Amino acid sequence: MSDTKNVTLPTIAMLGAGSMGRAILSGLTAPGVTVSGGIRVTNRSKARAAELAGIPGVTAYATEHDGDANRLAVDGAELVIVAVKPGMVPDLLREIADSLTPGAIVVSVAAGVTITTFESLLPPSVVVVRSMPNTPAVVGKAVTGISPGNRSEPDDLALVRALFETVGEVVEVPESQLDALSTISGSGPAYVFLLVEALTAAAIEKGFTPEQARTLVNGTFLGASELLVASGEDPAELRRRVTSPNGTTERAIAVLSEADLPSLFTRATTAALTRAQELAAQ
Ligand SMILES: NC(=O)C1=CN([C@@H]2O[C@H](COP(=O)(O)OP(=O)(O)OC[C@H]3O[C@@H](n4cnc5c(N)ncnc54)[C@H](OP(=O)(O)O)[C@@H]3O)[C@@H](O)[C@H]2O)C=CC1
Ligand SMILES: O=C(O)[C@@H]1CCC=N1
Repeated sequence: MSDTKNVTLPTIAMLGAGSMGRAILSGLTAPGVTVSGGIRVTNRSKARAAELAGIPGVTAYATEHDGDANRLAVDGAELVIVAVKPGMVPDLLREIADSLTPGAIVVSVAAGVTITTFESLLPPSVVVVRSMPNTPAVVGKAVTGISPGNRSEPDDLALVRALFETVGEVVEVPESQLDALSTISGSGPAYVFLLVEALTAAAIEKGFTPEQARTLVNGTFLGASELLVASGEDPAELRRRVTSPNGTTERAIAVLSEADLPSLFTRATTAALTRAQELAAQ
């Protein structure tokens, strides 16, 4: 979890409790966080709702059990987090529009879906803020981008910042940069896990047991990340210190450089950006 600090948030409705919704929920239910009025969470399946109902301070609703679940959850909520799949957002907004409390802040985490789409489907009495968190929220280490909507005041944005600070760091950007931010930090954990998978496979190929490989690789990623952050040094300089002239690392880096990683990551993030634009057009 992030460093415990006391924060009080108003009544929250979280619509959608999948990977991202539950990651945010872990911050909202952490020590030091008080949600006055409680947290209402909705999900499609009854099984997931039953699991969530066991969390202190959480009231869970299943849409497959109660067709009014989302409307009930948002009624009286001051912060409404929309955490369903992007393609489901328009129908969900139409469903809840008349049940929202005037002055409520609707916070989107949906990739691609624009503030204009939200504002066009919701009454003018509510405020929209768009965000892009990431799954390290589960351990209080998220990086979340937030962008103000056309009707949001500085106090609204400050409240959304406080919401996401329960799960990590927050960066404010204009909406025009939020899809780009998503290709870096929203999707970024997946890139890191892909590298972990590949290095683990190489360790097993070298004869280590899966458990040993996990210890070696996970420890190396954690140690290198902490060194990077704690030292504040340039990653290229830290890499240089590992790479003894004419040593073993130099040979490995020469092979990895054949892949032209900067160009590969530019292409990968551009592909993600294109997909965000497709989601916006849905
Ligand atoms: N995963 C990530 O790393 C990130 C995701 N996001 C965004 O978060 C959103 C959710 O993604 P993610 O959590 O990965 O997706 P999931 O599929 O894991 O979660 C979506 C959840 O919505 C529930 N759901 C479906 N229909 C409804 C409904 N009508 N009302 C309420 N809940 C419903 C689903 O229930 P059930 O499972 O029972 O069908 C499911 O739990 C997306 O918009 C995505 O772009 C943003 C940043 C990062
Ligand atoms: O893959 C996705 O669409 C979401 C948004 C960023 C991370 N996961």
